[in-house]
Amino acid sequence: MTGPQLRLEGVSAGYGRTTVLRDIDLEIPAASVVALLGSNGAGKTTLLRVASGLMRPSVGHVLVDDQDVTHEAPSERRRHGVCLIPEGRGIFRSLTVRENLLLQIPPWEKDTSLDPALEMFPALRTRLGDLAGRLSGGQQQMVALSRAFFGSPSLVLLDEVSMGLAPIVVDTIFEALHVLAARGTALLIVEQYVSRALAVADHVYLIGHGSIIFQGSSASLDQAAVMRHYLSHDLAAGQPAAGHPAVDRGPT
Ligand SMILES: Nc1ncnc2c1ncn2[C@@H]1O[C@H](COP(=O)(O)OP(=O)(O)OP(=O)(O)O)[C@@H](O)[C@H]1O
Repeated sequence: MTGPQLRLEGVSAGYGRTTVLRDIDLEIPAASVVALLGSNGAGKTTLLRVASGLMRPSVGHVLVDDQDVTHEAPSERRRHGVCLIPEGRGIFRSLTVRENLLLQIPPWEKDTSLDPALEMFPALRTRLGDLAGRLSGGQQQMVALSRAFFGSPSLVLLDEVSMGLAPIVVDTIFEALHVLAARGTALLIVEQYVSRALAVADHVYLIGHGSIIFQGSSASLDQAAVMRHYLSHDLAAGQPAAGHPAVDRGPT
């Protein structure tokens, strides 16, 4: 049996003297979709930074496909199949769409065809010569997401990829996530649209004040209870709010 695609073991991390993540244990089984939910400032982006190699944990280990990659840079983790789609799109606005897409193809990839991205996002075909900064927000996000369609990553980390987009564009973005999931790509999704995230996810982790406070299968999760947790101080305190037995208690 294949081991988890990603495992965080006892991870703590922060900025300077400020600890943001505390003793995080998280696992993404191969070919599964995991949603990481939590209120603003809970530590979701920081967790994705640690998983992608942009930040080193102060304590704990990061394993990708059972290999310890804690001290590996993002480019080395990409070789292990880890692909980060960062918050804020991370594209080069002053380069053309074609140049952006070419830069997303990993250096070891022999095939430099743009087709894997253009088949998913045909709207980009007529914009290849345009500066990325001139695209609509939705098309810029398509350029950003294209990275996940080059080099066959085994794990894609997605930070708020639907942020600020019109609902029809959000549909296209989620369609792309469904395509990746159907191919067996493991996904870790940080997403403001809780119901959309739960619709694609197999498993959910809730993070509050830098700690995992609940985890469970998305099928067993009561969305209303999740929203109550978002809004409730119980989330911060790590105490389950009354009357939501459908939310599983985490293992910690
Ligand atoms: N570069 C940084 N330097 C210092 N503190 C930071 C930095 N980035 C984030 N923080 C702090 O770390 C904490 C967690 O931030 P993080 O961005 O990981 O949370 P988040 O759950 O992704 O929030 P949001 O949903 O608002 O993006 C916050 O208190 C934030 O202010």
